[in-house]
Amino acid sequence: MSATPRVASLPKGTFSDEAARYFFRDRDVQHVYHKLISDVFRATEHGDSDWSVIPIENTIDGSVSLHTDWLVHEVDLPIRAEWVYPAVQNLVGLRGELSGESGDWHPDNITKVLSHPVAMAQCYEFLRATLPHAELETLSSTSEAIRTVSENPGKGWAAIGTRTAAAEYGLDVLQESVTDHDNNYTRFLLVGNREYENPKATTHKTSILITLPDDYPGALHQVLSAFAWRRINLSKIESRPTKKKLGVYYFFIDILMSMDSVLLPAAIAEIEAIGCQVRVLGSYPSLPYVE
Ligand SMILES: O=C(O)C(=O)C[C@]1(C(=O)O)C=C[C@@H](O)C=C1
Repeated sequence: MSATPRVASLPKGTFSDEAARYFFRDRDVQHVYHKLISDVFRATEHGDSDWSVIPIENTIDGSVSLHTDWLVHEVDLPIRAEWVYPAVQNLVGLRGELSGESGDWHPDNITKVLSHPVAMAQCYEFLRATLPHAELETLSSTSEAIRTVSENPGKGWAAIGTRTAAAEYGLDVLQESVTDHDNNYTRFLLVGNREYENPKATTHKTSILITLPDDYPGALHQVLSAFAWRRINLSKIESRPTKKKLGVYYFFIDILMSMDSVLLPAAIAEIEAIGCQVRVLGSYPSLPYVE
């Protein structure tokens, strides 16, 4: 009998944990938690887990560059699936401690707000308008922030994070949905050496990394035209430093097509023929959001 597959993510009650549960809904997997995202990556790189769940992009804060760089420079793990999740951030704390006589929490009673830096960035307007006097502290995840608040009663601390973590650590949701924009979506990747299939997927994507040849005028233009004349749709193109030399970049490109199609391998062959290096980071299903 084969062992239960393992999936690594940030701790219980984080958005990453919620995404991991979505990827493996109705499936028998063991969820393994790590405090740091670097350990989430390493768990699968070292073979202790079969997959890792990584937040890669957010509608408000943009790409999580650190995580993109890890995928490219630190580990060699194929992308197996993606899921875009409407993350709802909540202000969480002990209502009793933060309330006045009316029984409602009062902003003046909150001295400090803790959260993950990306979650904090999604709520800056709310924090500036409602809690301008509160100190802000960033931690390794939203659930770590909620746990820290639960372990420090009486100090006027609150956190930003999930409803699940608030329940897990016995805190109250003081205010629901404190994100500055309604369309706060986070894109999560499932990466790992083990195959993953999901019949619910509606679209397939391929992510590639392109390094342009030195001193080749118009190289990026030629790369883009290899996709354009085949009418291949791109959903993202981003340049990141190669970390080797100042001013030298690679291009991270997401394509709305599977590598199984005839067109995409032909476009990649054409791009390689002009001297570009192409690394396929994964060809994978994109899962729809279903409650
Ligand atoms: O701390 C968490 O809950 C995470 O899963 C991390 C993370 C991120 O790194 O982007 C994921 C999504 C949220 O929007 C904020 C934080």
